[in-house]
Amino acid sequence: MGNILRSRDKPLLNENSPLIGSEAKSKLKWFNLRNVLLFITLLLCILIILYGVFLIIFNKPTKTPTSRLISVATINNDYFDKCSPPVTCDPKAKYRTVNGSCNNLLNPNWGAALTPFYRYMDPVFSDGISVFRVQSDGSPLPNARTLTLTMFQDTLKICDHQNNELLVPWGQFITHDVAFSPVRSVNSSFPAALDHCEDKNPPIECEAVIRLSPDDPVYGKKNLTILKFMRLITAPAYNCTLVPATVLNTNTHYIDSSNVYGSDSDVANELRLFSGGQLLYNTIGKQEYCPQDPTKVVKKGNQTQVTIAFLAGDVNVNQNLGIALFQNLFLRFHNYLANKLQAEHPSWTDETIYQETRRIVAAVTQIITYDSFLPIILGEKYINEYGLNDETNYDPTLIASMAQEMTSGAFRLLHNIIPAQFNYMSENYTTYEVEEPSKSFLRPDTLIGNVDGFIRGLTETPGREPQPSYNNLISNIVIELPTINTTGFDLLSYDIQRGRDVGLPPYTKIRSLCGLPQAKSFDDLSDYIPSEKINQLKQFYSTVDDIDYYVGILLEDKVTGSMFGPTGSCVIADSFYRFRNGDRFFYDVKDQPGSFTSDQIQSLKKITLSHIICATSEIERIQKDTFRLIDHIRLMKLKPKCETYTINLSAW
Ligand code: HEM
Ligand SMILES: [Ca+2]
Repeated sequence: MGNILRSRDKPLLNENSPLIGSEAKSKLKWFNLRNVLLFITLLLCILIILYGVFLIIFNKPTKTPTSRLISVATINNDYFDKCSPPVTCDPKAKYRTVNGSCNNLLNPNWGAALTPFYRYMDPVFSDGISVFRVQSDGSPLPNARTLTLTMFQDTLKICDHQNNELLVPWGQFITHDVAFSPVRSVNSSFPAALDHCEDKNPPIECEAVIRLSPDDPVYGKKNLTILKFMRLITAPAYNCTLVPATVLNTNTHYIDSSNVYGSDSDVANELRLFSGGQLLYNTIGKQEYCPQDPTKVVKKGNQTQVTIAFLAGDVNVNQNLGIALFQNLFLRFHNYLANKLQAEHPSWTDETIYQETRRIVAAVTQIITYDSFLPIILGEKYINEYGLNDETNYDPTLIASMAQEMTSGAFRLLHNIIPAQFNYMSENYTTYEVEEPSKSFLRPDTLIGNVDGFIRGLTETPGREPQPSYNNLISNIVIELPTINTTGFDLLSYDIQRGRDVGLPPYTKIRSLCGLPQAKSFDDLSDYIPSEKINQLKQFYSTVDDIDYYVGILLEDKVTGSMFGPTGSCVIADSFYRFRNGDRFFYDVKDQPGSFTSDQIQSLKKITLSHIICATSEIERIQKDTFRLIDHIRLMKLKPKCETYTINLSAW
């Protein structure tokens, strides 16, 4: 009763009233505070409910990434406004076009082959058109080879104890799906002879060669004065005048297995058998391989001399043994699936089987990349922050194109895990042959008859720990073959020089874009770059804003769980965000003419790289986590038999 009276009386009192003692005053204060708190809580609840209703109605994603990149570029639109060919799309089409057009129905050329790379930032050229950037004090950028030799020496030689060598060919396989930027070959094909660049008045194509010092530890002994670096082909080669210099991607930008099928119709047709939905293949010793390039079959008298040179959807198929292996495995995988579909659907035409298989192959490639590969290279933080393993939320305003900062910068960081040797292993896991990648560059001959041995070698050998250096061979030799007249080159120097060729903005600009504090002095880089490296940078660059993007990201300490520092990770994560959410044909996009049924998606999600390896080779066992290093001696039980990896297409 008393309580009721008091509470009724309370509004008449205020805390200054002399009638109220100090205890009562503090009670009153508490009461007012409680009311305010109650009111705020109520308001918050209402806001949360309203937000929930808003999310349900507008189906917005619940995760908002914090460091998503934003493009500030303008030149890519120039291409689409001025040069892109007119296309008519069939919005009901179930399958992707060969060249990637008509994926985005509002902007049909987005992501198509022969369109420019996306830009997070405007390119930087000293003349605003194409001449290499210079430093703030007007001096040229430091020599790329000198940087390699001084700052990026292979000293650590540490093995990655968690992952095997398979990450390298898979990374390169994905790269060759989403990008190819050909160089301007002047006198011959790659590796071009640019010897005339050593003449007194060298022509324009020599502008970007990398000068060598006479005391270069490798090339000095060979009396070489230049590395034959060539600039990339730009838009005018395709009758499109664009300023500043703009590079076109000759492959489709989407993860659509264009490296298997081709990025233009002529190539795609050349690669088809036009029977049973199969791809053309070459049988050698009862095994299927990619078709042989006929120009590499030479007749000498009665004898036919064959240099193995495969044909595939991407022209770099023969570059090294790892990529050649994956191109062959995927050719076999296509034909394996096509056979299975034909057996289950005898009435299906060649075209239906081909297209349906092509659709499955692309979907499985995406699944392996997002479910198995990206978590290893990017780690949980970036996967979660960019929602890379969330369901796809197709956004037609998002351009899925490969970014210039990614292809000529961040994604090359994985060149630092290229191994110095490839091992071939027999059934009992003993190494029967060792191959240096540089000795088989452009010559995948030893793959023939050795596919199983090579797979065992790749799965059983520890990878190289990511670090600020490349293995000694890849940063000095890369290619060493007596049959090809070459003196080798340094991939790391090329990667630095390529960034300049395409006018990548300097490191600090992209670092800020990735959400790191603005670096006003060299010492501000100490959050991610070790002090001894900062001291070296001070000797090479006139200001902190002159540092090359590639030099900066290769030096950055790794973010926990990621193989890269923050300024590399964020460009890679954002690129894979756009490859997924900007692709109308991505495997789990719903309500599109090309969407899979949920039963089909369930079957697809079960297919791992181990399933593909088992379906396409004769190996006996393999681990479920294909990229993880599982030692056969202690952990054989973690390598189930291939019979257990079944592929079920009953949902088709
Ligand atoms: C044995 C393995 C590899 C070799 C020998 C190799 C070699 C090369 C070479 C010679 C280039 C052209 C360099 C230039 O002139 O600019 C290149 C480009 C490139 N590489 Fe690698 N690479 C390998 C593996 C990888 C891996 C594992 C990745 C990433 C996961 C990768 C990503 C890239 C990218 C993004 C480009 C630029 C593509 C373009 O725009 O055309 N590479 N690589
Ligand atoms: Ca592609």
